[in-house]
Amino acid sequence: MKILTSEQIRRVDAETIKREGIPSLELMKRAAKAFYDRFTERFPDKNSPVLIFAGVGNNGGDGLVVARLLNKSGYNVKVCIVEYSDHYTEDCAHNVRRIKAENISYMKVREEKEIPELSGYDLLIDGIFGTGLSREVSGIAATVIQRINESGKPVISIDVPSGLFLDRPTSFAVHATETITFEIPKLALYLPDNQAYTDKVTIVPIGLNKEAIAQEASNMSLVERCNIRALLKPLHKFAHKGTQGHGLLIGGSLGKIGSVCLASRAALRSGCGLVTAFVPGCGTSVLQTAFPEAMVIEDRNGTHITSIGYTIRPDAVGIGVGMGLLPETQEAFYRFIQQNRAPMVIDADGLNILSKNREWLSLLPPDTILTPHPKELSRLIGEWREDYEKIEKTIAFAKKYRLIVVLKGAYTLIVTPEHLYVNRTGTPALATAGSGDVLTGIITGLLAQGYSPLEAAQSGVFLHGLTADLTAAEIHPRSFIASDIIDNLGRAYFEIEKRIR
Ligand SMILES: NC(=O)C1=CN([C@@H]2O[C@H](COP(=O)(O)OP(=O)(O)OC[C@H]3O[C@@H](n4cnc5c(N)ncnc54)[C@H](OP(=O)(O)O)[C@@H]3O)[C@@H](O)[C@H]2O)[C@@H](O)CC1
Ligand SMILES: [K+]
Repeated sequence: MKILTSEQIRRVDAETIKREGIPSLELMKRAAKAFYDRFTERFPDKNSPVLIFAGVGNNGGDGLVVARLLNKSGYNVKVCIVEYSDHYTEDCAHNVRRIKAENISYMKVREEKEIPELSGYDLLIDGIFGTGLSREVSGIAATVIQRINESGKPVISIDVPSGLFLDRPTSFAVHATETITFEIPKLALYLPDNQAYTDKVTIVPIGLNKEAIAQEASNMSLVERCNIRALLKPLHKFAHKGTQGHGLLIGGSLGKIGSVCLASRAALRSGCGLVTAFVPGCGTSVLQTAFPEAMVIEDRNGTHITSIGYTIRPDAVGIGVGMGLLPETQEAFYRFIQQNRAPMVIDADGLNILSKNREWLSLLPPDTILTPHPKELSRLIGEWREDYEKIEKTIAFAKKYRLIVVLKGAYTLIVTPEHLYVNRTGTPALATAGSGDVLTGIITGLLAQGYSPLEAAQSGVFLHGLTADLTAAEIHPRSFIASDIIDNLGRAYFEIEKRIR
C-alpha cells in the first residue's frame, strides 16, 4: 500500500471526484461513513455522551457528517465547531446547515471562555484539522487541542490527529487514542517522534479511485499481508533438506551463546533445510544440547571468535549476534567479509564492529542486510535531530554502500537505496531479550531459501511481528519471550497463507 504526501492525497481526492463523476460531498459522506462504521464497532454503547470537535475545513465537514450519522442511529452526540477562521469550506458549511436542520445540539467556539466543560463526555471525536494543516496551530484551535489533551478522555481522530504535520516534525497536536485514517497511509502516523499523538492507527477504505492512486509515484509503502503472501514460494512435494537452503549463523562468545541458539533455531523454523552455527568452542555443547537440529562448527578458540573458516557452502550467512568486540574477533570479521560472497545479514556486534571500522562498509556485497536498533544505527550514520532527518540519513547511507537497512522499532522501517517500507506487524511484546537475534535468524533462513534480500527483509520482519500479534490474547505481552517468536512462526505462516473471503 502506497504512502502518499498530503499534496498527493489532495490530488487523488480531486481525481476521484472527477473520474467517478461524484460530487465532493459524496466523497465526504463515504469517508464519514467509513469512520462511523469503525467507531460504532469499537464503541457500541449509544448512551455514552460523545463530543465531536469540528473545524471549518473538510476534516470538520467529516466530523459533522459523523455527528449526523451517530445522531441518526441514536448516539448521544454534541458538536463543538472550532471556528479558527471565518472561511468555511463549501462542504463544511453545507453540513453546518444540515446539523441545524436535524436539530443536533452544537456550539461555536471562537474564544477560550466558550470551550465547553469536557468532564461530562465519555468520548471525544477530533475533526479540527486533517491533511490540510499547513502551519503551526495557534489561537483558539491550539487552546481547544490543549483542553482535549488535558481531559484524559479517549480521543478518536478523524483521518489524522489534529495538528500533526504529514511531512515535517510536529511539536503540538491532539493525543489521539485511535486515528481512523482514510484509505491512504501517511508516514507521520508511523514515526516514533509522533508516538504521543498517534497511538492506534486504523486504515479504512473510502473508495478512492484506484487509477488515481496508481498514478501517484511514491517511494514509500506499507508492507501488507498480501505482499508477503504473493512472494512466498510454494512448497514442492519433492523438496528435501538439500533443496531448501543452508543457513550459517556466526556469532557467540562466552556467556552469549544463547543468541546464536536463538538465531539458528529461528533460521530453521523459517523453513530452510539446514542450519549450521559457527561459534567459539564454549558454544558447541550448548548448541548441540539445546538445539540438536543444528550442525556446529567451532572456532579454534574457546571463548570468542578468532578466525572464521569452514568447508561447507552456505546459501546465506547471518553474522554478529553475541560476538563481542575483541580485537581478534574484529580481525576475523574483517577477513570474513573480505572473502564471503553468500548473501548476508549483519546484526548486533557485527554492526558495532562496522561502526568502529567504517571503511569496511565498502567491502560488503550489494544488498547486504543490516538490522540495527536505533542506537546501533546512530553509531553507523551519526546522530539525528528528528525522524525525517534520520530517514534521510539512512537512505543516503543505504545508497552510498548499496545496502538494505532494517531499522528496528515499533514500526520497523526497511530502507533500500530506492524505497522506504513500513512494517505494521508486532506489539511491545517484541521488546524482549533475544528478539533481534531471532529476527536475524529468520532473515538468514529466508535468504538461504533463495528469497531476494529485499523479500527476505520484508517477509522476515513481517513474520517476526505477526507472531506477537497472533499470540496477544494467549501470551501476555509482558511475559512474551524470544522463544515464543520461534515457536509461533508456523502459525504466522498459516495466517499469511489463510484465504480471506
Ligand atoms: N483526501 C481525501 O481522500 C478525503 C479528504 N477528506 C477530508 O478532508 C480533510 C482535508 O480537508 P481540507 O483540505 O479542507 O483541510 P483541513 O485539514 O480540514 O484544514 C482546513 C483548512 O485550515 C487551514 N489551516 C491549515 N493549517 C492551519 C492552522 N495551523 N491554523 C488555522 N488554519 C489552518 C487551511 O486553509 P488555509 O488557511 O491554508 O486556506 C486548511 O485548508 C482530510 O483530512 C479528510 O478529513 C474527506 O472529506 C474526503 C476524502
Ligand atoms: K483530525
